[in-house]
Amino acid sequence: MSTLIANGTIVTADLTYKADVLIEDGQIIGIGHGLKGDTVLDATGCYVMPGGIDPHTHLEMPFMGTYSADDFDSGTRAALAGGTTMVVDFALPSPGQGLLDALQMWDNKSTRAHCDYSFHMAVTWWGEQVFDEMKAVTERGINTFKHFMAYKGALMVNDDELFASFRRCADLGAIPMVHAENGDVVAELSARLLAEGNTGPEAHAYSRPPQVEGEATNRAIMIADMAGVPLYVVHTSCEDSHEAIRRARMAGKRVWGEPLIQHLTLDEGEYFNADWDHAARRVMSPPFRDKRHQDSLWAGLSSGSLSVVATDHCAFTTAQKRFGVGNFTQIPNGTGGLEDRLPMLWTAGVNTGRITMNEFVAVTSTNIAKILNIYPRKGAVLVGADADLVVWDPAAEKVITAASQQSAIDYNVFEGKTVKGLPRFTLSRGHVAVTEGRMSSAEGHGKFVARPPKGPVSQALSAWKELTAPRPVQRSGIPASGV
Ligand SMILES: NC(=O)NCCC(=O)O
Ligand SMILES: [Zn+2]
Ligand SMILES: [Zn+2]
Repeated sequence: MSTLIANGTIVTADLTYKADVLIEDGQIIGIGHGLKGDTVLDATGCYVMPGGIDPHTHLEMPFMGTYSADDFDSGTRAALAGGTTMVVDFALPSPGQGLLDALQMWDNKSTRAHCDYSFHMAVTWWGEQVFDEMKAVTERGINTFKHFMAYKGALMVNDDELFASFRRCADLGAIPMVHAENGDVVAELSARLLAEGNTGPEAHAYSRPPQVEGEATNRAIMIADMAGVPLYVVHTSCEDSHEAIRRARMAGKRVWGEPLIQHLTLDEGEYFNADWDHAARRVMSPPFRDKRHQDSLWAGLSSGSLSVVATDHCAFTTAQKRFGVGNFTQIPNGTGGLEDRLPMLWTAGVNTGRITMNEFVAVTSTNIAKILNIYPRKGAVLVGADADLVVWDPAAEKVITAASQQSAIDYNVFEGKTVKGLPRFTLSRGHVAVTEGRMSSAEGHGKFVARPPKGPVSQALSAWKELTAPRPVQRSGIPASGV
């Protein structure tokens, strides 16, 4: 049974053109005119784009004494509803737990996925077992390892551990990722704020100023450079961190920055809302920033110094957020966004002229597929690629409400925002999962996507580092020792 997407305009990261797309057995088998299919999806007035890839989600993640509320069922439904056809979640070993053991836990959870998925592996402690198992993890198709420079006493790793793990990544052809905030400073600032009576959600923002992010980003970049490995900086929220990434890229270092849709469109004013619940629901790390930082992130997307837009979807209910009444450090950190990333970015980015449609595809899908070494199977509209596609109606509008969302939580941080630009159809490997907001996705349809190590950038950087590595000077005559 074949499916034809007819009468649309294909939009990829570098091209815009009118053509139909023919799909069979989950893959694109033809692009052109005059094609015939058993089922026809009408894309008149729409753009046919690679489905979104969200490189940063936390589904059913154990964190801060609870579990994030969206699992692989509700989370991947939310993804598809918003035009995202693949998520990359973080397998998170608890300190002392083996990587393969954690991977087994994430394998068990992800059987419910409605769309394709992959995992990053977190390095939350360091030892011989972690060193050894990183190889096995890579052989299982995971080529990215995440490090938390924050969450002191829980997930945080220190500089010696970072350096050791980054070097191991370099050997394996894997890419280290960092949550870049100076966890020691955050812990000190938090303790002082609490002692001074700053207990509300606004103190979360005070405890994590842009400097803690800028400092940690600079440090991670330099450590990666010394280890000879590329670096992916997650949730880049401010100019201080963006500036470090921009400067590194201009100096030839291989660094990617990932702003979130929340940081691009919501600002720190949210934390000063008189309603405690409103403010606490928006507590995440790093926190939302002011307009100057938002402008910097938008400029990074249009200039190319920032590479991808993610969500860091880590949703907690209001009841879970209330664990932190009286002590902001106990508010579970995280916000949702999976269903809203594409419509919000289109509305705030493409409709305003901040980014082009092609840049939209690049930062929501193609760049991510390239960095994660799954391009062009994912992130492309090409013959042979997986038919993970979104048929995007630029005229369709809605007001975002928690009442109509797929996410399991009881609010939405974008509540009340009008978005213009929505999926008419979302296809997951050829299966029509969404039609104008109506879900027809299937639990368990999603499959693990293996991502091989030694992608093009890793190969190029290791060749360069090898060529420029310290080596002894060959001398014809060596003088006798002066001793
Ligand atoms: N970002 C956040 O606040 N929660 C999720 C965990 C993380 O990415 O730091
Ligand atoms: Zn983080
Ligand atoms: Zn995260």
